[in-house]
Amino acid sequence: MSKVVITQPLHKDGMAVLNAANLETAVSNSGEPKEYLPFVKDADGLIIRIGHIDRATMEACPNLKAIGRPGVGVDNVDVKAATELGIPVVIAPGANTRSVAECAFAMMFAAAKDMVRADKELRKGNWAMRSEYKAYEIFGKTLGLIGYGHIGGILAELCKAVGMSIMVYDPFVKKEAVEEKGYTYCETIEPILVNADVISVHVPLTDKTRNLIAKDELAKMKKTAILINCARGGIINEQDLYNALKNNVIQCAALDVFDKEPVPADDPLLSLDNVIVYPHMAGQTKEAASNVATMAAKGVAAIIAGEKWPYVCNPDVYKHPRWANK
Ligand SMILES: NC(=O)c1ccc[n+]([C@@H]2O[C@H](COP(=O)([O-])OP(=O)(O)OC[C@H]3O[C@@H](n4cnc5c(N)ncnc54)[C@H](O)[C@@H]3O)[C@@H](O)[C@H]2O)c1
Ligand SMILES: O=C(O)[C@H](O)[C@H](O)COP(=O)(O)O
Repeated sequence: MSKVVITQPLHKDGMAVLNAANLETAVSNSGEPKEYLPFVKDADGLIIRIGHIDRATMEACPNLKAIGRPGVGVDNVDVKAATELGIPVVIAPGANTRSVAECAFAMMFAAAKDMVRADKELRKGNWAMRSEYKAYEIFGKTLGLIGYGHIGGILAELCKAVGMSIMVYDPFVKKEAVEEKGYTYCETIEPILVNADVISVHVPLTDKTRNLIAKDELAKMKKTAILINCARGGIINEQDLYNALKNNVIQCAALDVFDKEPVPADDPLLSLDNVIVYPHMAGQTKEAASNVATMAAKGVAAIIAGEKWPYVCNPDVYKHPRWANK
């Protein structure tokens, strides 16, 4: 019987797929290689949530045929090593798109209405502060999207529907595709930094996007800007963001993701009242949790059965000799 290890409990719909495929399952309850290695060293598949997998761990698992990500980001997987070893990395494109876009949309409104701060103050009995908050209308404002893929595309539609103008920076999409929607295509990030009222980041974390927004970029933003990150910690430099928020260089940030997760309780960002924080749960709706788990489980099961599953982030893997006769 083939075996699949899951680093943290997976939604029951994903488990049902693995069970229906007659796969033995085990949950390691840790995403740290040294802790999950005893579970995975004889396994055929690994479904990794929080945590990471490196080359050494893959090499220590001679039967490993598939790595599954119940999600989109693969910054926690050594994809190059997996490809060189002939291991497809299954992803779930589109499966949590709507949920993440809605989360960024909700964060934008919460920030624009200063809702979290007002909620906290009111609970302390502070009614009088109602005239001091920095609430503003979203209608007529400009959204700057950094990354115009699945999530960026849906967020643009939601924001257009409430009367916003949309600016897009994504060098990998065609200008015409952006302009035909009535959005402004930006060749560089600069016009977004300077002109957008709300900036929302939807790019993967890579060597090129790490620190994409740091001190200099923050300094160019409007004093009233709202900065949203539902993508990955590390894309916005956290120390520089802390300084910018502390000194009111921008108005507010809303963060679903952090450099270190779980975020330590003494993280300086948590001491600020102009940041809205969320525990990496933009994609944790009941719909998305089911979708991503089902997609990841289907892909891992298919690959273990010898099928070339299409939803992998490393399609070149199928050129590996392991796949020669399939
Ligand atoms: N918070 C969450 O729960 C959650 C859930 C899903 C995805 N995510 C993160 O959000 C990211 C985006 O998800 P998606 O589904 O929209 O992915 P996607 O692949 O559909 O879109 C990513 C877009 O980023 C663009 N891009 C890549 N590098 C860029 C760069 N240097 N500058 C500008 N644009 C660049 C790509 O061209 C692409 O259009 C994922 O990589 C993942 O890390 C987070
Ligand atoms: O990249 C994504 O799709 C999500 O951020 C990610 O997959 C969330 O993963 P979780 O830790 O909930 O498994």
